[in-house]
Amino acid sequence: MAVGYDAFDDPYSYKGTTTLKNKLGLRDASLLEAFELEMTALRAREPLPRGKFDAAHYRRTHHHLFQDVYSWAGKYRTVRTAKGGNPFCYPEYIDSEMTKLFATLPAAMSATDSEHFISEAAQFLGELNAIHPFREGNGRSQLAFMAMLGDESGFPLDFSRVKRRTFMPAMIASYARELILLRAELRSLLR
Ligand SMILES: Nc1ncnc2c1ncn2[C@@H]1O[C@H](COP(=O)(O)OP(=O)(O)OP(=O)(O)O)[C@@H](O)[C@H]1O
Repeated sequence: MAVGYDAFDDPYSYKGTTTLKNKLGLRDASLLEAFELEMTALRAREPLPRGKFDAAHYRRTHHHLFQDVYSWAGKYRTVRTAKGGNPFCYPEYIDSEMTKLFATLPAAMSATDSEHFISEAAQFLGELNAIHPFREGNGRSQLAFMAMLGDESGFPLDFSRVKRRTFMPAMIASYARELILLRAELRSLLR
């Protein structure tokens, strides 16, 4: 939220604004931000959707968190987006890139030591961020999903300890395939 998208020709926003069309019809960006925060925090406290740790499971996770706010919750975006000048996957390739990426997850889930898990998890999270499948809500979906992945793999991660000041630069570095910082961040969250 804090870092806005560079979106192009955006049908997701009310005409002439950068406020995303939303279920309440809020046109004020700060009101929408507050509503979004509140609802996603409430939904995050409920049990998250169970699944096979595939792309459909990830879409259900986003839907769960954002179902009260956006009609397109759980649906891949149809527009190009970027952050800080970093373009994310073009919409026409999102579906196939997600399927390819999630096919690599068994490597993380079968890790037998924490360092192997951290290495696979950082690689996966960096790629997932580079795809950035949703118009909004990628960061929150990433963390919710990674928490489930850690639990399922036997290496639980405590995302309540995330420090945005260091986590965000680690995510940005991962976009350039530099994973040292992100590995250190994830390692520091191991329970
Ligand atoms: N310049 C950048 N390059 C690559 N990734 C970035 C950049 N800036 C932010 N990100 C990542 O984008 C994700 C946030 O995406 P998005 O804004 O869709 O999610 P959100 O859930 O709405 O926001 P937040 O994660 O801030 O709560 C985070 O993982 C963040 O680290």
